[in-house]
Amino acid sequence: MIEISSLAKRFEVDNPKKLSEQEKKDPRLKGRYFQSVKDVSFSCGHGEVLGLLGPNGAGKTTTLRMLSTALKPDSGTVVIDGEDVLANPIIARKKIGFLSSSTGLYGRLTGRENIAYFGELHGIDKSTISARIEEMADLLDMQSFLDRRAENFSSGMKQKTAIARAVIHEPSLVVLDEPTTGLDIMATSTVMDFIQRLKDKGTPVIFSTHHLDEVQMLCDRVTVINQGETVFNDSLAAFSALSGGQMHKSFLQTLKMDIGEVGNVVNL
Ligand SMILES: Nc1ncnc2c1ncn2[C@@H]1O[C@H](COP(=O)(O)OP(=O)(O)OP(=O)(O)O)[C@@H](O)[C@H]1O
Repeated sequence: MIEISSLAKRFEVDNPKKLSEQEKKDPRLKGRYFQSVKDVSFSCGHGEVLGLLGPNGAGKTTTLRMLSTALKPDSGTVVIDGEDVLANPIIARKKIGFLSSSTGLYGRLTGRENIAYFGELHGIDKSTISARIEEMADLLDMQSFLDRRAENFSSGMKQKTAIARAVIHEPSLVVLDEPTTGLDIMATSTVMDFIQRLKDKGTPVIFSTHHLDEVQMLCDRVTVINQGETVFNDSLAAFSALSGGQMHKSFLQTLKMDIGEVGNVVNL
């Protein structure tokens, strides 16, 4: 169980000229600071999958980085199984498996070595690491490239390796930042099946996405962030019911947008 309350994070803007046109107009820009996350709250319980939605730049990655301890919030709380993540980041890190948007694999190591290295960092013994890698390689369809160097991996191979690496320590919470971005249909389906398996085992999973079909397929809960604030946080059924089952309309409704205003905010 993870509970996130009133998270906030602002960044100092080193060079305002480097901001995008959209960011320059964003009300979150206040003088020398950009308030990426203003007020985000949600929770995800045993065996639940939560889909984190929001337009580009809404604050999803910043939120996920905070709850996985990669980034320190300015305020707010993150509690996992009763443990305060901010007060005990080392204990929390053992409980969380985090896939960031950049896979950051070691190119000179093979897929297997990349995963095993993380297992060793977590203090897991070699035979357990080997057994877990075999299991995940089967589940994620990695056997054909597991022993090749990562430097020439395709996006899908990289992502699968990064996912296996993120869960090698069998975390009690899994956080995935856009796990299917850039993947083909087969790889996407494999990753979706993998998330379903985590859910079946009771592991809460939080993942950000722009793909509403993935949300419909897997999620129990939906949280929408817009301009750094939670604008929707409820069950998938409640989200779907916002507009009679049309997911993209529900999404736009949470953003208070019409279909005509839709730009690149969502893949329909
Ligand atoms: N280290 C940083 N310094 C300054 N601004 C930042 C930093 N990290 C994020 N931001 C800004 O905060 C805002 C939110 O970014 P974030 O990456 O969390 O959005 P997102 O919802 O994940 O977007 P996307 O869907 O495009 O991945 C953006 O305007 C981004 O440029």
